[in-house]
Amino acid sequence: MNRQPKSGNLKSSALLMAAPVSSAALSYGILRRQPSPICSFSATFFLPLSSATLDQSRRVSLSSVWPSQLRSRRRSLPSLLAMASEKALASKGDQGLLVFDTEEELSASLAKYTAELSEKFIRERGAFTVVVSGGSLIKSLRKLTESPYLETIDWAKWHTFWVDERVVPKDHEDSNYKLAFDGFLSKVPIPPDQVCAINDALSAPGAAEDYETALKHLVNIGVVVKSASGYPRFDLMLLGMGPDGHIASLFPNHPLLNVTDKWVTFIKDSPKPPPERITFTLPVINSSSYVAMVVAGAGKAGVVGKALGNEKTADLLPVEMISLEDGELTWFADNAAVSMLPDKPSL
Ligand SMILES: O=C1O[C@H](COP(=O)(O)O)[C@@H](O)[C@H](O)[C@H]1O
Repeated sequence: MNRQPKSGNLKSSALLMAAPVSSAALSYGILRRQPSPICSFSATFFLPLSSATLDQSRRVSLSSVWPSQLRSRRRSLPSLLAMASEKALASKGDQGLLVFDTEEELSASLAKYTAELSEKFIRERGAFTVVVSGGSLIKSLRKLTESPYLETIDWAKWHTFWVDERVVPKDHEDSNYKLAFDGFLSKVPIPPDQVCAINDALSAPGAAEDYETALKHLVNIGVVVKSASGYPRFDLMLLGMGPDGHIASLFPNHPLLNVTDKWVTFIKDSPKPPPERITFTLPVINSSSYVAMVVAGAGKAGVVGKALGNEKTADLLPVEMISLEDGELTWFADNAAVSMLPDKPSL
Protein backbone atom coordinates (compact mmCIF):
# COMPACT_ATOMS: atom_id res chain seq x y z
CA MET A 1 0.00 0.00 0.00
CA ASN A 2 1.46 3.33 -1.00
CA ARG A 3 0.78 5.86 1.75
CA GLN A 4 2.01 8.88 -0.13
CA PRO A 5 -0.65 11.53 -0.38
CA LYS A 6 -1.68 12.68 -3.81
CA SER A 7 -0.42 16.17 -4.42
CA GLY A 8 -2.70 18.84 -3.07
CA ASN A 9 -4.30 16.31 -0.75
CA LEU A 10 -2.69 17.38 2.47
CA LYS A 11 -5.12 20.05 3.53
CA SER A 12 -8.16 17.84 3.14
CA SER A 13 -6.50 14.92 4.94
CA ALA A 14 -5.46 17.28 7.73
CA LEU A 15 -9.02 18.48 8.02
CA LEU A 16 -10.30 14.94 8.10
CA MET A 17 -7.93 14.24 10.97
CA ALA A 18 -9.13 17.23 12.92
CA ALA A 19 -12.09 15.70 14.68
CA PRO A 20 -10.63 12.46 16.05
CA VAL A 21 -7.18 13.72 16.87
CA SER A 22 -7.67 14.69 20.51
CA SER A 23 -9.02 11.32 21.53
CA ALA A 24 -6.37 9.62 19.39
CA ALA A 25 -3.66 11.54 21.20
CA LEU A 26 -5.17 10.53 24.52
CA SER A 27 -5.33 6.82 23.78
CA TYR A 28 -1.94 7.02 22.11
CA GLY A 29 -0.43 8.20 25.36
CA ILE A 30 -1.94 5.29 27.20
CA LEU A 31 -0.87 2.82 24.53
CA ARG A 32 2.66 4.05 24.51
CA ARG A 33 3.39 3.50 28.20
CA GLN A 34 5.20 0.31 27.17
CA PRO A 35 7.20 1.48 24.15
CA SER A 36 8.66 -0.93 21.64
CA PRO A 37 12.46 -1.19 22.13
CA ILE A 38 13.24 0.49 18.82
CA CYS A 39 11.08 1.46 15.88
CA SER A 40 9.59 -1.85 14.84
CA PHE A 41 9.11 -2.06 11.14
CA SER A 42 5.85 -2.71 9.40
CA ALA A 43 6.43 -4.06 5.90
CA THR A 44 3.15 -2.64 4.69
CA PHE A 45 4.01 0.86 5.79
CA PHE A 46 7.67 1.24 4.96
CA LEU A 47 7.48 0.87 1.22
CA PRO A 48 10.39 2.40 -0.69
CA LEU A 49 9.56 5.84 -1.94
CA SER A 50 10.27 6.37 -5.61
CA SER A 51 13.58 7.98 -6.51
CA ALA A 52 11.71 10.78 -8.25
CA THR A 53 9.99 11.53 -4.99
CA LEU A 54 13.21 11.43 -3.02
CA ASP A 55 14.89 13.87 -5.38
CA GLN A 56 12.24 16.40 -4.57
CA SER A 57 13.23 16.35 -0.93
CA ARG A 58 16.09 18.74 -1.56
CA ARG A 59 15.82 21.94 0.36
CA VAL A 60 14.08 25.02 -0.87
CA SER A 61 15.27 28.52 -0.21
CA LEU A 62 14.93 29.93 3.28
CA SER A 63 12.62 32.69 2.17
CA SER A 64 10.13 30.25 0.73
CA VAL A 65 10.03 28.27 3.95
CA TRP A 66 9.93 31.01 6.50
CA PRO A 67 6.60 32.66 6.96
CA SER A 68 6.69 36.43 6.79
CA GLN A 69 5.23 36.63 10.27
CA LEU A 70 8.16 34.63 11.60
CA ARG A 71 10.71 36.77 9.82
CA SER A 72 9.18 39.91 11.24
CA ARG A 73 9.73 38.63 14.78
CA ARG A 74 13.42 39.43 14.48
CA ARG A 75 12.97 42.78 16.10
CA SER A 76 13.72 42.35 19.75
CA LEU A 77 17.41 43.26 19.87
CA PRO A 78 18.66 46.80 19.63
CA SER A 79 17.90 47.85 16.09
CA LEU A 80 21.50 47.71 14.94
CA LEU A 81 21.78 44.07 15.78
CA ALA A 82 18.37 43.34 14.35
CA MET A 83 19.41 44.99 11.10
CA ALA A 84 22.72 43.17 11.10
CA SER A 85 20.91 39.88 11.53
CA GLU A 86 18.64 40.80 8.68
CA LYS A 87 21.59 41.52 6.42
CA ALA A 88 23.47 38.43 7.43
CA LEU A 89 20.45 36.33 6.72
CA ALA A 90 20.04 37.87 3.33
CA SER A 91 23.71 37.56 2.42
CA LYS A 92 24.19 33.96 3.49
CA GLY A 93 21.23 31.80 2.65
CA ASP A 94 22.20 28.70 4.60
CA GLN A 95 22.26 30.17 8.11
CA GLY A 96 19.95 32.52 9.96
CA LEU A 97 19.33 33.89 13.42
CA LEU A 98 15.91 34.59 14.87
CA VAL A 99 15.78 36.45 18.18
CA PHE A 100 12.66 36.59 20.33
CA ASP A 101 11.71 38.70 23.32
CA THR A 102 10.68 35.66 25.27
CA GLU A 103 11.06 31.90 25.19
CA GLU A 104 7.25 31.79 24.80
CA GLU A 105 7.52 33.60 21.46
CA LEU A 106 10.44 31.41 20.47
CA SER A 107 8.38 28.32 21.15
CA ALA A 108 5.47 29.63 19.06
CA SER A 109 7.70 30.35 16.07
CA LEU A 110 9.53 27.06 16.38
CA ALA A 111 6.16 25.30 16.18
CA LYS A 112 5.18 27.24 13.07
CA TYR A 113 8.54 26.59 11.40
CA THR A 114 8.32 22.86 12.17
CA ALA A 115 4.72 22.63 10.97
CA GLU A 116 5.61 24.27 7.67
CA LEU A 117 8.52 21.92 7.10
CA SER A 118 6.29 18.98 8.01
CA GLU A 119 3.78 20.05 5.36
CA LYS A 120 6.50 20.59 2.76
CA PHE A 121 8.20 17.23 3.20
CA ILE A 122 4.98 15.25 3.50
CA ARG A 123 3.67 16.90 0.35
CA GLU A 124 6.91 16.16 -1.49
CA ARG A 125 7.59 12.61 -0.42
CA GLY A 126 4.94 11.39 1.97
CA ALA A 127 7.08 11.30 5.12
CA PHE A 128 8.79 13.66 7.56
CA THR A 129 11.88 12.55 9.46
CA VAL A 130 12.50 14.57 12.61
CA VAL A 131 15.41 14.25 15.03
CA VAL A 132 15.19 15.70 18.53
CA SER A 133 17.80 16.29 21.19
CA GLY A 134 17.22 16.05 24.89
CA GLY A 135 17.63 18.91 27.32
CA SER A 136 15.79 22.21 27.27
CA LEU A 137 14.75 21.79 23.62
CA ILE A 138 11.86 19.55 24.55
CA LYS A 139 10.14 22.25 26.59
CA SER A 140 10.41 24.59 23.61
CA LEU A 141 8.44 22.09 21.50
CA ARG A 142 5.34 22.47 23.67
CA LYS A 143 3.44 24.72 21.24
CA LEU A 144 3.54 21.96 18.64
CA THR A 145 1.34 19.87 20.90
CA GLU A 146 -1.33 22.56 21.03
CA SER A 147 -3.96 23.87 18.67
CA PRO A 148 -3.79 24.47 15.71
CA TYR A 149 -0.79 22.16 15.17
CA LEU A 150 -2.19 19.22 17.09
CA GLU A 151 -5.08 19.07 14.64
CA THR A 152 -3.41 20.15 11.41
CA ILE A 153 -0.05 18.38 11.35
CA ASP A 154 -0.19 15.00 9.61
CA TRP A 155 1.41 13.21 12.54
CA ALA A 156 0.90 9.78 10.94
CA LYS A 157 3.68 10.64 8.48
CA TRP A 158 6.22 11.61 11.15
CA HIS A 159 9.23 9.44 11.95
CA THR A 160 11.12 10.58 15.04
CA PHE A 161 14.67 9.90 16.16
CA TRP A 162 17.08 11.02 18.85
CA VAL A 163 20.32 12.81 18.06
CA ASP A 164 21.66 11.39 21.31
CA GLU A 165 20.51 9.24 24.16
CA ARG A 166 21.77 8.35 27.57
CA VAL A 167 22.30 4.64 28.16
CA VAL A 168 19.72 4.28 30.92
CA PRO A 169 16.30 2.60 31.09
CA LYS A 170 13.56 4.46 29.24
CA ASP A 171 11.76 5.29 32.46
CA HIS A 172 14.91 6.75 34.07
CA GLU A 173 14.94 10.45 34.92
CA ASP A 174 18.05 10.90 32.73
CA SER A 175 16.49 9.31 29.65
CA ASN A 176 16.10 11.58 26.65
CA TYR A 177 13.33 9.25 25.51
CA LYS A 178 11.41 9.82 28.74
CA LEU A 179 11.93 13.56 28.51
CA ALA A 180 10.62 13.67 24.93
CA PHE A 181 7.80 11.26 25.67
CA ASP A 182 6.54 13.17 28.70
CA GLY A 183 6.88 16.60 27.13
CA PHE A 184 6.04 15.96 23.50
CA LEU A 185 5.50 12.48 22.11
CA SER A 186 2.75 11.43 24.52
CA LYS A 187 0.73 14.45 23.39
CA VAL A 188 0.75 13.90 19.63
CA PRO A 189 -0.49 10.91 17.59
CA ILE A 190 2.73 9.71 15.95
CA PRO A 191 2.42 5.95 15.32
CA PRO A 192 4.51 4.12 17.94
CA ASP A 193 6.41 2.12 15.33
CA GLN A 194 7.66 5.40 13.87
CA VAL A 195 9.26 6.50 17.12
CA CYS A 196 12.83 5.20 16.93
CA ALA A 197 14.18 4.95 20.44
CA ILE A 198 17.37 3.19 21.47
CA ASN A 199 17.28 -0.34 22.77
CA ASP A 200 17.84 0.25 26.47
CA ALA A 201 18.60 -3.42 27.11
CA LEU A 202 21.98 -3.05 25.39
CA SER A 203 25.36 -1.68 26.44
CA ALA A 204 26.54 1.64 24.98
CA PRO A 205 28.44 0.05 22.05
CA GLY A 206 25.59 -2.37 21.38
CA ALA A 207 22.94 0.34 21.49
CA ALA A 208 24.92 2.54 19.09
CA GLU A 209 25.36 -0.33 16.64
CA ASP A 210 21.71 -1.32 16.96
CA TYR A 211 20.54 2.24 16.29
CA GLU A 212 22.81 2.54 13.26
CA THR A 213 21.46 -0.76 11.92
CA ALA A 214 17.91 0.52 12.30
CA LEU A 215 18.84 3.72 10.46
CA LYS A 216 20.45 1.73 7.64
CA HIS A 217 17.24 -0.21 7.24
CA LEU A 218 15.20 2.98 7.07
CA VAL A 219 17.61 4.41 4.49
CA ASN A 220 17.43 1.20 2.43
CA ILE A 221 13.66 1.30 2.28
CA GLY A 222 13.55 5.02 1.54
CA VAL A 223 12.01 6.38 4.72
CA VAL A 224 15.22 8.26 5.52
CA VAL A 225 16.96 9.89 2.56
CA LYS A 226 20.67 9.31 1.88
CA SER A 227 22.94 12.34 1.49
CA ALA A 228 25.33 12.86 -1.41
CA SER A 229 28.16 11.73 0.86
CA GLY A 230 26.34 8.58 1.98
CA TYR A 231 25.08 9.60 5.42
CA PRO A 232 21.42 9.63 6.45
CA ARG A 233 19.87 12.96 5.56
CA PHE A 234 17.12 13.84 8.01
CA ASP A 235 14.50 16.39 7.04
CA LEU A 236 14.76 18.34 10.28
CA MET A 237 16.95 18.22 13.36
CA LEU A 238 15.63 20.10 16.39
CA LEU A 239 18.70 20.59 18.56
CA GLY A 240 19.71 22.19 21.79
CA MET A 241 23.18 23.19 22.88
CA GLY A 242 24.84 22.91 26.26
CA PRO A 243 26.40 25.92 28.03
CA ASP A 244 29.80 24.44 27.06
CA GLY A 245 28.89 24.41 23.35
CA HIS A 246 28.20 20.69 23.14
CA ILE A 247 25.59 19.39 20.75
CA ALA A 248 24.10 15.91 20.88
CA SER A 249 26.67 14.05 23.03
CA LEU A 250 29.60 15.59 21.16
CA PHE A 251 31.59 17.49 23.77
CA PRO A 252 34.34 20.09 23.34
CA ASN A 253 37.75 18.63 22.47
CA HIS A 254 36.46 15.06 22.59
CA PRO A 255 37.82 12.57 20.03
CA LEU A 256 34.24 11.61 19.06
CA LEU A 257 34.11 14.87 17.13
CA ASN A 258 36.42 13.30 14.56
CA VAL A 259 34.42 10.14 13.93
CA THR A 260 33.39 9.92 10.29
CA ASP A 261 33.13 6.16 9.69
CA LYS A 262 30.03 5.73 11.85
CA TRP A 263 26.54 7.19 11.83
CA VAL A 264 25.99 6.50 15.50
CA THR A 265 28.72 6.16 18.07
CA PHE A 266 29.02 5.91 21.86
CA ILE A 267 30.74 7.67 24.71
CA LYS A 268 31.56 6.23 28.11
CA ASP A 269 33.23 9.28 29.61
CA SER A 270 30.72 12.04 29.02
CA PRO A 271 31.79 15.11 31.02
CA LYS A 272 28.11 15.72 31.72
CA PRO A 273 26.36 12.91 33.57
CA PRO A 274 25.30 10.27 32.88
CA PRO A 275 28.66 9.13 31.45
CA GLU A 276 27.39 6.50 28.99
CA ARG A 277 25.56 7.75 25.94
CA ILE A 278 25.09 7.16 22.25
CA THR A 279 25.16 9.98 19.73
CA PHE A 280 24.87 10.77 16.05
CA THR A 281 28.24 11.67 14.60
CA LEU A 282 28.99 15.13 13.25
CA PRO A 283 28.72 14.15 9.56
CA VAL A 284 25.18 12.89 10.15
CA ILE A 285 24.19 16.19 11.75
CA ASN A 286 25.87 18.04 8.88
CA SER A 287 23.92 16.02 6.30
CA SER A 288 20.53 17.33 7.50
CA SER A 289 18.23 19.31 5.27
CA TYR A 290 17.25 21.67 8.08
CA VAL A 291 18.64 22.21 11.56
CA ALA A 292 16.98 24.38 14.20
CA MET A 293 19.45 25.30 16.95
CA VAL A 294 17.34 26.33 19.92
CA VAL A 295 19.07 28.41 22.60
CA ALA A 296 17.29 30.13 25.45
CA GLY A 297 18.52 31.70 28.66
CA ALA A 298 21.59 33.60 29.82
CA GLY A 299 23.43 30.35 30.46
CA LYS A 300 23.93 29.98 26.70
CA ALA A 301 24.98 33.60 26.07
CA GLY A 302 28.76 33.09 26.25
CA VAL A 303 28.76 30.28 23.72
CA VAL A 304 26.29 32.03 21.42
CA GLY A 305 28.59 35.07 21.53
CA LYS A 306 31.56 32.94 20.55
CA ALA A 307 29.73 30.92 17.90
CA LEU A 308 28.05 33.85 16.16
CA GLY A 309 30.54 36.58 17.04
CA ASN A 310 33.10 37.98 14.66
CA GLU A 311 36.25 36.68 16.25
CA LYS A 312 36.86 33.17 15.06
CA THR A 313 39.38 31.13 16.97
CA ALA A 314 40.94 27.80 16.05
CA ASP A 315 39.46 26.04 19.07
CA LEU A 316 36.04 25.42 17.58
CA LEU A 317 33.28 24.30 19.90
CA PRO A 318 31.08 21.42 18.70
CA VAL A 319 28.26 23.84 17.91
CA GLU A 320 30.65 25.79 15.68
CA MET A 321 31.39 22.62 13.73
CA ILE A 322 27.90 22.55 12.31
CA SER A 323 28.47 23.14 8.64
CA LEU A 324 25.64 21.70 6.64
CA GLU A 325 26.56 19.95 3.43
CA ASP A 326 23.38 21.05 1.69
CA GLY A 327 21.00 22.40 4.26
CA GLU A 328 19.87 25.36 6.30
CA LEU A 329 20.73 26.12 9.89
CA THR A 330 18.43 28.44 11.82
CA TRP A 331 19.20 29.66 15.31
CA PHE A 332 16.13 30.26 17.46
CA ALA A 333 17.29 32.41 20.38
CA ASP A 334 15.73 34.51 23.07
CA ASN A 335 17.12 37.88 24.16
CA ALA A 336 19.03 36.43 27.09
CA ALA A 337 20.86 33.92 24.88
CA VAL A 338 22.15 36.67 22.56
CA SER A 339 23.03 39.12 25.31
CA MET A 340 26.78 38.63 24.72
CA LEU A 341 26.56 38.81 20.97
CA PRO A 342 28.30 41.75 19.32
CA ASP A 343 26.25 44.14 17.22
CA LYS A 344 27.02 42.38 14.01
CA PRO A 345 26.90 38.61 14.32
CA SER A 346 28.97 36.64 11.87
CA LEU A 347 26.60 34.24 10.22
O1 LIG B 1 23.10 16.27 27.73
C1 LIG B 1 22.49 16.85 26.86
O2 LIG B 1 22.57 18.21 26.79
C2 LIG B 1 22.27 18.93 25.60
C3 LIG B 1 21.98 20.37 25.99
O3 LIG B 1 20.97 20.38 26.96
P1 LIG B 1 20.36 21.76 27.54
O4 LIG B 1 19.44 21.34 28.66
O5 LIG B 1 21.51 22.60 28.00
O6 LIG B 1 19.63 22.41 26.42
C4 LIG B 1 21.16 18.27 24.81
O7 LIG B 1 21.00 18.93 23.57
C5 LIG B 1 21.50 16.80 24.63
O8 LIG B 1 20.53 16.16 23.84
C6 LIG B 1 21.54 16.15 25.98
O9 LIG B 1 21.80 14.77 25.92
